[in-house]
Amino acid sequence: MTIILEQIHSPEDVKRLDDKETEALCRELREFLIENVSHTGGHLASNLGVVELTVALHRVFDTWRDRLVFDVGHQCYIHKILTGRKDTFGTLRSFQGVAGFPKPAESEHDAFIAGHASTSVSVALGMARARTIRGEHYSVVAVLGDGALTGGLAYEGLNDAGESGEPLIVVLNDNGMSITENVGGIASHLARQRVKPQYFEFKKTYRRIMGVIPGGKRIYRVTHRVKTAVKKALWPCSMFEDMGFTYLGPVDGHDIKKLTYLLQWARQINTTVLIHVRTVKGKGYPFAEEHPNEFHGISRFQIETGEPICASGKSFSGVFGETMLKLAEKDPRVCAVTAAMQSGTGLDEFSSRYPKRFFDVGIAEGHATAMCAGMAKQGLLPVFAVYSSFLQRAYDMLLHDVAISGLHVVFAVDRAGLVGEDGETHQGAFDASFLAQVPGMTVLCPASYGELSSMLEYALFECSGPVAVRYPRGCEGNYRGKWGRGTHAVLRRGKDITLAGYGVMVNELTEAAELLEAEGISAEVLKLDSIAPLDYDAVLDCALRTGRLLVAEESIQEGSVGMRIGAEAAKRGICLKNFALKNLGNVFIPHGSVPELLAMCGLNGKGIAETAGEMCHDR
Ligand SMILES: Cc1ncc(C[n+]2csc(CCOP(=O)(O)OP(=O)(O)O)c2C)c(N)n1
Ligand SMILES: CC(=O)[C@@H](O)[C@H](O)COP(=O)(O)O
Ligand SMILES: [Mg+2]
Repeated sequence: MTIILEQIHSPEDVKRLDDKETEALCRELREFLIENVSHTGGHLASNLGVVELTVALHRVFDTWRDRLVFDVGHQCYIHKILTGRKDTFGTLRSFQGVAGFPKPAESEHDAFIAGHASTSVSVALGMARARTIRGEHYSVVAVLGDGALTGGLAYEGLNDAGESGEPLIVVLNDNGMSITENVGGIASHLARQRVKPQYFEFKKTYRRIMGVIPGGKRIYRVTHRVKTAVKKALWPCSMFEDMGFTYLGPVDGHDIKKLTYLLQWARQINTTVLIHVRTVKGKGYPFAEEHPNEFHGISRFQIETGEPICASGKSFSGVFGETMLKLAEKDPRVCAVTAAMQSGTGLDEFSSRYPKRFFDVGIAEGHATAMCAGMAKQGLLPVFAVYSSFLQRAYDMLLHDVAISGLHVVFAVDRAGLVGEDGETHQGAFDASFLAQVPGMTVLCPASYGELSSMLEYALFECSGPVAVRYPRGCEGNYRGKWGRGTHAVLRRGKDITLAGYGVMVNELTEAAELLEAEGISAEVLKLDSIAPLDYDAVLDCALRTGRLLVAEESIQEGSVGMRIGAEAAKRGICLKNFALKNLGNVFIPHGSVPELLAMCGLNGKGIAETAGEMCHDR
């Protein structure tokens, strides 16, 4: 029964509720969330944890005007439900449905796009500065998790914000969890933050008095420093205070009254405030509370049992994890590194079997890459397992710390190509371009599980310098071949056109070739195993044999393999009868299932066959 929620059409309706009704709303929101996400899949545990926090934020702030900046953004579901997207929430993460992350194009209440961690404080500070310079009046609030606080970028923002004097509120949602348990010294620091109750009471009274007496707010600002000094002497201090923030907390993030009170106060005092909120990830759904990792990002599940509706089978990530176990057994120098993505990258078993050779460094891809450089320099064999889109964070370290020195670091680039429902921020659309540009880099593209295993072994033991082995989210397709150790393989002979691609795209190419055959067109399928270095001789030989070349790839167009082949052909003065690039274009690809997105881009078997058919009309 969602009696109160049914009456909520905008945040104004939330503001009208008294404390009791608001608590009831929170219960109903949890019910609504669990019901919906059980059908759509999504980031359940994080959202269950921020129900009261989000409701309190909407009690205090007006998000059409005030700017509420979510970090990562995976915890924005309650915000979406309260800001006019309740009735379409059943389309969450589906093609053309409600996005799983904040999206200003979707609603004026979404202040900023997010998807990658640790950006919120910087973005919020930028907004606060814009507001001040333009003489405008609104609040700016950043909501970031303790996991996001392991990312270096968060500190760059905090360091600047703390000293800035800009009125800005940072809400730190501390649940002790990243996707898996949070790591590092900061997590320990947060756990130690226990303000003595007497101090909390003293602070409350002090604030109340200052709010009542004439000129109290001004006096508050003047005496704040004295009070802080006294407090420092008497009570343990958080690093945030040292950085210049007014620190409030820790406060129970499920106590809606206390939260509302603190947020109201933080809004009034017009300074740089950090509110430390403690929450329980998965709150209110026992399965999620017990297994926050499994319910962080979940596919469709049964509410009564918490079991996924479709059991997840074998995947490229799983095969990567299994192969790593074998390789680590073979050579004690092999180490696995993750930036807070232990489970997603398939390293759970490795972490328990080889705890001394497993490193979860937090959401710190730049650090992970530079650390791998150090490990490699001193004789280890580090493998950094990282999602393609998160590796974007570490590009400079890849160039500066790994590549210039030619260090042998292996990048297991998971989620390469389209990932689907997470949308623009998560599509692995860029790595094929940006990795190939790195001097001395080898980039291998397995198209099957078997190829992933052998390419990984080859990358570790037979390559030198930086090597990336890139593979997609999910499972292999019909192609189950083994890697012949070459740079390429012709999967199917043909005489009218060459269809070239790499990774699981070869499945679409093969399907296209079959469709073309039915039309009387003979298509050759060329699988590229290495896209850096790229065997131009082999590709152009094939293309010259058929006279026509179509290159299909789940990659941004600029810097794509197709463009590189085109440039090489031009350089060599090779003129083909017809040449086409099929890729993601130079745009950001939204959320939706991978098959839907492939179809949208003309990159499925049917789309490729259509283009190829047109190319062959003159034959
Ligand atoms: C740069 C980057 N690396 C990795 C991720 C994957 N990721 C998404 S959420 C998350 C954990 C975030 O933890 P926290 O901020 O504490 O939020 P919680 O889920 O606990 O609410 C991670 C590692 C990401 N979004 N961005
Ligand atoms: C926001 C977030 O949590 C991301 O890490 C993403 O949702 C990962 O999804 P998969 O691991 O299912 O690809
Ligand atoms: Mg957390």
